[in-house]
Amino acid sequence: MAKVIAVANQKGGVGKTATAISMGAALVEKGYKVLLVDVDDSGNPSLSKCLGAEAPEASLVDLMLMAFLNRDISKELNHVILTHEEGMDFIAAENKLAGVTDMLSAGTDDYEKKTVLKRIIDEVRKQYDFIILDAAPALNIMSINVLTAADEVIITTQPQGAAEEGIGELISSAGEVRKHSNPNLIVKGLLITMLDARTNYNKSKATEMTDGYTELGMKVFHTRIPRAVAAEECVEKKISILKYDPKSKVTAAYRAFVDEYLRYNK
Ligand SMILES: Nc1ncnc2c1ncn2[C@@H]1O[C@H](COP(=O)(O)OP(=O)(O)OP(=O)(O)O)[C@@H](O)[C@H]1O
Repeated sequence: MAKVIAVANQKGGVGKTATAISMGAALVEKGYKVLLVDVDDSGNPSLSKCLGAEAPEASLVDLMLMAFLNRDISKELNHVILTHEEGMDFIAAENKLAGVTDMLSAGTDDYEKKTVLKRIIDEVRKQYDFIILDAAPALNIMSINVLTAADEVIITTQPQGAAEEGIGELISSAGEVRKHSNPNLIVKGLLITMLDARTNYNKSKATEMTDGYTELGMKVFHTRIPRAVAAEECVEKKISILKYDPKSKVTAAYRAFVDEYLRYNK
């Protein structure tokens, strides 16, 4: 039965997609069965693009519409679940996902509209060890669906003040979701990404964030993901950084992060 992980932060450009893909690829290397789901409704489904599914024949949009209408999605899943060359399965999104968010917002049954994604995830849960949801940098009914479908959240952040604002917002959204639609949701921990160890500001901000959030009782992963150009280049190649540059320090960091995550999960 899969563990469902949301990778989230209510600020954009903080390494959510890079983390979802790299974590997925590193788990596959270890022999786990992984499903990635692009739940980015901001008009930029970057996980889908990074995995080479710019114009999928069928996508999360179709599944969400069917689930919203309480239709049987079991047959549609076969068309929608794609397999990447590195072995992880994924469900792509499209720009049209924003329309689904509008439709959900207009829904009248509060619990029903928050649990549409959960109904989809529950249908595929048995087939995977890990399901990773890549959320949009937003607080709306779609992000509530993400937090409702998840067992746990990993918050990614750059060591910068702006990214930090999104952490507080996400923690308070998780609290709301626990009250109303997912009492078991856990904030698993904070992962510092795109750390530029050459700048003193970045280094001291990373230390400050680690100390501050640890003091508040939150797990801050010891592994920090460094900034490197290879992590940007792999996007064009439609493969993960692990495959694009196996010797990159970012690859080593994501593998170490997955080891740390799995140890912490025991
Ligand atoms: N470790 C890294 N080093 C250098 N660049 C990185 C690294 N991780 C991600 N990037 C780049 O930073 C940008 C933002 O990363 P990413 O798309 O993963 O963030 P995001 O939080 O998912 O963004 P959004 O909220 O807009 O979906 C991308 O161009 C990505 O290629």
